[in-house]
Amino acid sequence: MSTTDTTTDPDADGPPRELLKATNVKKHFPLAEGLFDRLFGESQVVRAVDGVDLTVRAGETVGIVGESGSGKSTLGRTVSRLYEPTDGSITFDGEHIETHSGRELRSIRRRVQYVFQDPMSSLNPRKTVGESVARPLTVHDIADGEAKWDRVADLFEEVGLGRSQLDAYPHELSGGQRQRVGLCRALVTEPDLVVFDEPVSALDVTLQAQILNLIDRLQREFELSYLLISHDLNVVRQVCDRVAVMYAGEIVERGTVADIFENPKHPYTRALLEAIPQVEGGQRSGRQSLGGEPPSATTPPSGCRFHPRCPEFIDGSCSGRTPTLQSVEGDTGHEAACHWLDRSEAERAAHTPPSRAEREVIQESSGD
Ligand SMILES: Nc1ncnc2c1ncn2[C@@H]1O[C@H](COP(=O)(O)OP(=O)(O)OP(=O)(O)O)[C@@H](O)[C@H]1O
Repeated sequence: MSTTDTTTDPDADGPPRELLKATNVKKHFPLAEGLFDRLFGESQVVRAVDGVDLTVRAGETVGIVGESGSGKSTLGRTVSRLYEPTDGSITFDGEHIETHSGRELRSIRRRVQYVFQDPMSSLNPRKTVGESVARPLTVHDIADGEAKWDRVADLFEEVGLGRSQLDAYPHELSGGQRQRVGLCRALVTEPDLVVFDEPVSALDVTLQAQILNLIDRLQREFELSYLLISHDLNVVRQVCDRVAVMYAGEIVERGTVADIFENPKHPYTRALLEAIPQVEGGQRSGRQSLGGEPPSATTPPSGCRFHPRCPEFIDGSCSGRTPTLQSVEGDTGHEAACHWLDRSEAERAAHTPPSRAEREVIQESSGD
């Protein structure tokens, strides 16, 4: 889904404009308090997103990858303002939206749409899919009566559904058809940005390809920008221009698809790539899991949050290939991704490196 076309950008000589820009965004969830917390006044939080910078430019597709629980969905929901951020700044088309509420927030919701993994969760089972797709047109006061239904019917045809399916109920449609309805519902308000949360993970490989091709065509046709959340690196490689790799609420590496897939710098990115299942004859081989467990989102490790599982972290330091963080913004940039190396000796000593036995398990599972 590459786009080098800058003709829609007012500053056609420069890079496409920044549509969405998140800076140091955090989303922490309070943990249910137990008796101890109530008595001693200590409350813990889940640091689902913990200081993330992210930019999506007009016309591009940015992917967010990472294991389950790394914070991808929470990040997507926070930057699209389904969630209120705990901290940080979010601008959309130059306007600060991090504290928007009421009418201002509704206006942003019209321009930023979220497509859920399971379209059933966003479709009312008691309403026809046509009614569900038409609803945002009423909510946002965009169209009514015949004009509303014409618009919905046109969109159904655009995504390969028949007009006859307007009257179907969600349970009467296949998974692929429901995902197409989900796309219609997202596109009906003519958004600028669509956030896809695992858009094809519930579909088989053939259907995945059809939906991804459709998403690609719609992007060009409607001049859309996409943020695509997926644990599936095959999907991300296929459709994204740039990729951010998330681990334990942070982005550990980012770059173009070529940077990430051909020259990954961070050991976590390398481990993720080694765990990609291969597709042969339309069938996927089983996914290998990374060694070790993701850390607690309540008390994440200090320094590089990956270091307790990192095959390159041995005896308090990285074993050679020092990773660098690649900047999305194109300054080839160079903050050390392994923040652990920036820590003082005392801080490192306070943290127990993985035992020899743990290292062997990690190395075995990463194929080193
Ligand atoms: N509403 C919530 N309340 C408390 N904790 C939450 C909430 N939503 C998410 N979390 C926690 O935040 C962390 C990140 O979750 P999130 O769903 O964003 O990760 P993810 O990478 O999208 O994972 P998955 O692919 O499994 O959806 C997890 O530890 C999760 O349990």
